[in-house]
Amino acid sequence: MFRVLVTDEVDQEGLALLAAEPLLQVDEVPTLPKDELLARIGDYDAIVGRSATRISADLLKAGTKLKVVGRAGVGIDNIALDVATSLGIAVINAPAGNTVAVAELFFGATIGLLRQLPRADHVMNNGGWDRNSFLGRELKGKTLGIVGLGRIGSEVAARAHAFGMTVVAFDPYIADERFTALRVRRAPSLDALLAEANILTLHVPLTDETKGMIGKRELSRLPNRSVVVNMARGGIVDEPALLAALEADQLRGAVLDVFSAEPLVADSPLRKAPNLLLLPHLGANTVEAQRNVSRDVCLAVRDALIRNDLSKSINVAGGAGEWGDLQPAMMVARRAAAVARAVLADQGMRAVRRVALRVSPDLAHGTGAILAAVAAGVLEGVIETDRLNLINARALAEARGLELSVAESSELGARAIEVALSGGMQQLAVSGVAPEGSTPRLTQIGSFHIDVNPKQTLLILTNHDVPGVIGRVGTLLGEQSVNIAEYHQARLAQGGDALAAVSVDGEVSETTRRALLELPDVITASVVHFRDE
Ligand SMILES: NC(=O)C1=CN([C@@H]2O[C@H](COP(=O)(O)OP(=O)(O)OC[C@H]3O[C@@H](n4cnc5c(N)ncnc54)[C@H](O)[C@@H]3O)[C@@H](O)[C@H]2O)C=CC1
Ligand SMILES: O=C(O)C(=O)COP(=O)(O)O
Repeated sequence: MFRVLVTDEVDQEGLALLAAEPLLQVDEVPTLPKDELLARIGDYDAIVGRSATRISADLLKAGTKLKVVGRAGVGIDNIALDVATSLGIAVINAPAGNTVAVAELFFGATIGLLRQLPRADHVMNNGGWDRNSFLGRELKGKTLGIVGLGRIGSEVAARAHAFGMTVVAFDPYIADERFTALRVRRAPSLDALLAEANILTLHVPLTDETKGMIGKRELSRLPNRSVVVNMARGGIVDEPALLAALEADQLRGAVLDVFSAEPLVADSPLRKAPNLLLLPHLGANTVEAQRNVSRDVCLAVRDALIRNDLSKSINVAGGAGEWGDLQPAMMVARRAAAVARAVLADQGMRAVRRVALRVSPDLAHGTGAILAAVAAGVLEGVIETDRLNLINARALAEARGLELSVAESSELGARAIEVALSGGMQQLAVSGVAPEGSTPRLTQIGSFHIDVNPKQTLLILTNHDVPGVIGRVGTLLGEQSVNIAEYHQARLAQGGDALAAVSVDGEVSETTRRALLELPDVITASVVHFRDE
């Protein structure tokens, strides 16, 4: 049974999907004060919320059972993502469901500002009838400058064409082809965009790069009497600088839907600023958007908890495609890494420095997830953490100074992986395959070709290629009540060294391993217990 805490008014449709699962118990609470949340979080396996709840480092650390943080929306700037990753907690958002809601609000609010609709309504509510004070401006023929041509920026651009606007955008992370497809002119720099934007709108996440991106200097570069719209995040537009530009009548007006501190304090000077349309973070507040994001995040949280499907987790990088399809490759990669680490350790090389993963092109879509599995395989049984998982494995490995790399290689056969571990002068590569519809296998350890299904426990022996070794090993394991599932013997040349990969049921004790080493002609014996069974 997993317990899920839901806060911040998440739409009921998604919550009903969680509640319908017998394995999930859902508790819904209003947005809680920090102390109260801290006191309760320890009981929960997952928390689902929106922007109002700060998922701080303290909260994540207090959530000793936490496995998943769900965000019913896009922005994750309220979540301490690095801390979640290092603790192995999946962070899942709902990136696409509220795009249209924000794009539509942009036009609603901008036209509202340009035609002074809130003020006209206010006059009407007070019994007045004033047509002369409300001479507005049109969108047609104006230049719209979009910062951030992602999901929302693109939807804004598409609609802006219908209004007859010239659309220019600045987004250094988007390819030229996308600009062309959207019929948007690319601004080479933010300054170039600012120089011509009659209406400037921001659709970027809050990051170190975007914080304070529009300040006094940038506002002064806009054409005189432009409009600034921030529906992205508070702090991207510097609030005191915006206030000063409005008061100086340098800007025609501005729309703010987001603030550096939310809720906006009652006595904020922004509330009295001229020509400023203020909204209480309404971008995603439509019935449709809330239903979409709630469904999306709840399904992903459910699958993460119940099926260990982490494909929607922001902090499992690169797991695109079907998670189920990648699972066998991840399993074989993790076990190949565990085998390589154990064999190298028994050869006296414990300090692995480099981990190089190669995958066949048909697995290239899953390199991030497969690399995470490899990192987990290298670390399991070596580091003391009951929270080692696919989310934190890469970060934990890198924190120990391991260099991880991944490459696609067409030299490998279908659905094949190779994990090479090295340190000092030693290196060992272990390969495997995860064929569609049949059992994943390990196919090579160093130069030895094998063919074994790595299940429960794998025993890897090296021995002199002389008669009788297999019999002696079999007898010894039988005496110790260890049942052999598969025994694969490989050799490079007759009479040289040989390697045996023995898949056994249950555990092989250290006493048994030592007894194997005592047998004539056995050179090394490594035991790998797969911990992800
Ligand atoms: N007011 C509201 O209720 C809502 C606000 N948002 C905000 O809108 C933001 C954007 O949402 P989406 O379009 O869905 O995200 P997205 O990830 O699809 O698009 C963001 C774009 O910003 C670009 N970008 C990042 N750093 C940049 C920089 N320094 N300069 C120029 N471009 C940069 C990226 O390349 C990307 O194309 C979210 O991060 C969130 O903060 C989102 C939904 C609702
Ligand atoms: O999705 C986003 O990033 C938003 O800003 C929407 O926030 P909300 O869920 O309405 O608190």
